[in-house]
Amino acid sequence: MADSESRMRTVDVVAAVIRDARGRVLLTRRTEGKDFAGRWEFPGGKRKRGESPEDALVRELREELGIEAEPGPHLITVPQLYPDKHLYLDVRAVVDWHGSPRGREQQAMAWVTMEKLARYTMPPADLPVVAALQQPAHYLVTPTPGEDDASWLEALDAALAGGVQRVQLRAPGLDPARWQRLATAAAKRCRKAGAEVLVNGGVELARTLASGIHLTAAQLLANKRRPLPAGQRVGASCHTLEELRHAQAIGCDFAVLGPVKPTASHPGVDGIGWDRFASLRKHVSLPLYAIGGLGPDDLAEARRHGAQGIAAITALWPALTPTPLP
Ligand SMILES: Nc1nc2c([nH]c(=O)n2[C@@H]2O[C@H](COP(=O)(O)OP(=O)(O)OP(=O)(O)O)[C@@H](O)[C@H]2O)c(=O)[nH]1
Repeated sequence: MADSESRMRTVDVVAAVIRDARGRVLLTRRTEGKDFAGRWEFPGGKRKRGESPEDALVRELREELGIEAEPGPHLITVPQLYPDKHLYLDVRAVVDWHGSPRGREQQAMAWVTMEKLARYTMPPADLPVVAALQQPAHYLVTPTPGEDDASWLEALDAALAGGVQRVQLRAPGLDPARWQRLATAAAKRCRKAGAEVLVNGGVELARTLASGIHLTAAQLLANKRRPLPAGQRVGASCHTLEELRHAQAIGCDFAVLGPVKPTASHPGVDGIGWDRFASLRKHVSLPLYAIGGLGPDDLAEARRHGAQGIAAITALWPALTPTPLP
């Protein structure tokens, strides 16, 4: 950590995703004199010394909006480095409250549908929160097929039936003609199941299939701009801060960061661990999937360290681990 960073204060903030019966989310606007004045945010505020996150949230929502709220499940905690502080933004869902919210501190308010959330300019720490609300928590990375393409496609079908909604088609070393045929069939199945599909590596194949692309770390650094237009997803694999910053600079939609734990697919490589994951996460506001020896059971811990979710081959591929998603 740079010396100036180590001297900065740490600020713990709790915020609420308050939803109405129509599923809209309540945003409030930061007032003049505050940092990020004019930007929209999730209502909430700083935790006082000795106060639990739940108590802080109840107090803040009472003070700011005049409602009595019941804090619901934890959504995500985003560690974020701001110019003057280390922020930990702990976000809870709130579906039960009494009273009618009004801006008691003269702040503007808006009930916003999920589709329109991204149109509201928010502080950097809120971008992973919005992604956690809108995008899948699990990212399946396919294993390289063995001899039999049919059983690989069957396993993909089973993963999709189990609830996977974002898939990276990856098969390093496979004969290109075979891969093109197989990826075409796989992309069709993903689309039919309503899942998003990204092709690892091949920009041309991604264009042919009209899908998204997942950049390897080397490809990421070689790209000076997004290889596909907005509307087609671009993801990237990252291991270092330089790669994460580059992914953010060229406008990737998300990145995959790891390995968090040691994995069978990369023997001899140590995991970076959750603390390192969170400290890298602080420097960018991209949605990040954690990868490396993780499965659906690690989702809550991943979210506590600022991850959008988990990416996995083994734990999400039914032929390897036959567990449906929670
Ligand atoms: N409440 C809230 N704060 C957020 C969000 N996102 C985000 O980056 N923050 C940051 O968290 C910090 C908490 O701000 P705050 O509103 O409680 O406090 P403040 O310093 O602006 O004013 P205050 O000292 O008068 O309470 C600010 O640095 C703010 O920019 C969010 O969605 N909600």
